[in-house]
Amino acid sequence: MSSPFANLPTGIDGSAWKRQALLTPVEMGRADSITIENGTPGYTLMLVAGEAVADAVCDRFETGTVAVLCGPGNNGGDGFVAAKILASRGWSVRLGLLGDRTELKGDAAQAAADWVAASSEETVEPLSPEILTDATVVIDAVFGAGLNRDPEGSAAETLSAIGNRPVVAVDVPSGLFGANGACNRDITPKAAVTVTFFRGKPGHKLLPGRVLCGDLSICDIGIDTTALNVIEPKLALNRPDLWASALPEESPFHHKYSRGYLMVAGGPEMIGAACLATRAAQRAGVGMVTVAAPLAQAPLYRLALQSAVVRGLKDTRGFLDCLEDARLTAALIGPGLGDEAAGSHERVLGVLRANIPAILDADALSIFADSPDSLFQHRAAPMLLTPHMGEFARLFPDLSTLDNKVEMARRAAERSGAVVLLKGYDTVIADPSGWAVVNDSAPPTLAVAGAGDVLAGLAAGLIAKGMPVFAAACAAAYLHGVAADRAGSGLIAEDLPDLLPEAIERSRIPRVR
Ligand SMILES: NC(=O)C1=CN([C@@H]2O[C@H](COP(=O)(O)OP(=O)(O)OC[C@H]3O[C@@H](n4cnc5c(N)ncnc54)[C@H](OP(=O)(O)O)[C@@H]3O)[C@@H](O)[C@H]2O)[C@H](O)CC1
Ligand SMILES: [K+]
Repeated sequence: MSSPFANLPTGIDGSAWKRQALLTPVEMGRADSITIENGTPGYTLMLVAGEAVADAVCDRFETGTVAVLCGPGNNGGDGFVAAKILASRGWSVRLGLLGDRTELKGDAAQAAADWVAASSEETVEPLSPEILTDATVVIDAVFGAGLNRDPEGSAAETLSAIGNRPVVAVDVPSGLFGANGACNRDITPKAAVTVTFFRGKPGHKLLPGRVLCGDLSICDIGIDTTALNVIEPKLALNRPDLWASALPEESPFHHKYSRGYLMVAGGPEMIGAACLATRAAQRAGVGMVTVAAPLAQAPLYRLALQSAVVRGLKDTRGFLDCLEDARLTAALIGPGLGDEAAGSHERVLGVLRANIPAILDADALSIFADSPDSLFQHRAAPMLLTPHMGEFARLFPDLSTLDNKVEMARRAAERSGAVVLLKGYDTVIADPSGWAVVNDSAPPTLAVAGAGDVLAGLAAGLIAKGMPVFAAACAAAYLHGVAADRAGSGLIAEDLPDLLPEAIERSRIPRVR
């Protein structure tokens, strides 16, 4: 058997992957069980978890009245522990339980018994909106990793009555499915802070769940990290420590071609798209970009891009000849290609046959809506596809209806043999063997025309400089977000390329957020 994480994509650091892993509720359950088998009692974990929740309340809010909403499983158990600690710290506590206390089991039953024993009167009320009266803070411990259907009845009624009261959610806001971030937004509360344990879950980072979690606080409760070697989680949060060691280094012995030589296909109409992509690749540090442009538009490209070589090409034959330059290290096609232009299919297939890494974006994907397999069959070298959800649905209509964005990207990568970067506020990048990351660095202002062209150009630039494709795609998504954050409000895509060098340099020192 190979050692754990030995099959990670090239350029991805195994220790960082373990730090940044996102665990599904099932995987988290396994980590729990392994820790318990190794000698830590489950109740010890619950006591530490409940204390972390109580600390989160005390750190953020003035002492007051807390409503603790408890469910029938161990999430509720954490709530009982937190309630007891907060009462001992001077908080006035009201606790509501979904179901009957006598039906609680295991650690949750123990936590409830400890809470009752420490209280002088009957302090377990039925869960109802009444519990919320006078609350200055709400602890949501109704459902966590064990949620298996949408909340109904008094749970749904109480959760939706929380309104604008500040919420500290235990593990996840109740109603949010940890595996995929799905939730009924009419019921699931929006937390100020979500306290989770050991590692984050996909649902903390995927939409819509992510926006309901507030600040995510990941607490160490004593889960055995060696459990990760057994579980080998295949999803991680995109952070520089994953790929910083694979960022291309500069060398005094390079010349402009050996610093990366990228060909960018320029289309006849949306000239700005290929220009933005070219600029991003240049700012990623490639030594040379050739823009293969239609003859008529070549002067416009030349005016916009003094430092790129613009080849004015009469026809598709000229384009294919251009690809025969043996010095090329990658090619990008799609931004501004146009879905009507003659020869577009042949050009995309030419790029795929060229035996250099290919980056396909925008129209290069959409024009294969009727024959996606022909796109995948012609791949001669590593390939990166960078669709937004609309383009994805054209190429992978059956996958676009899955209820999990990570699975969509994974299955598309498996089918196409490409690395797939599925864009959005919660961009997912997957490789064909199932490794995937979720990116959370992009601000909402990145939803702007031209930003995708910059992302494709940045990824292409890093790949042209020799960065392995999956690592480069992860780096590009992250750095694109960092640059956008720097640009602030009023961002236009033209702002981004010039902000990339600083973002790249800062990420060379691994930073764990
Ligand atoms: N290492 C850790 O992360 C630790 C986590 N802890 C906490 O434990 C929970 C997970 O506990 P679990 O008991 O597995 O699950 P829940 O408490 O989330 O919920 C399970 C119970 O809820 C019922 N359920 C599920 N969905 C619904 C629903 N929509 N309506 C009503 N009831 C629902 C389910 O009942 P069934 O009818 O399906 O049988 C269960 O009774 C984790 O999130 C952490 O908070 C530990 O405390 C420490 C270690
Ligand atoms: K919860």
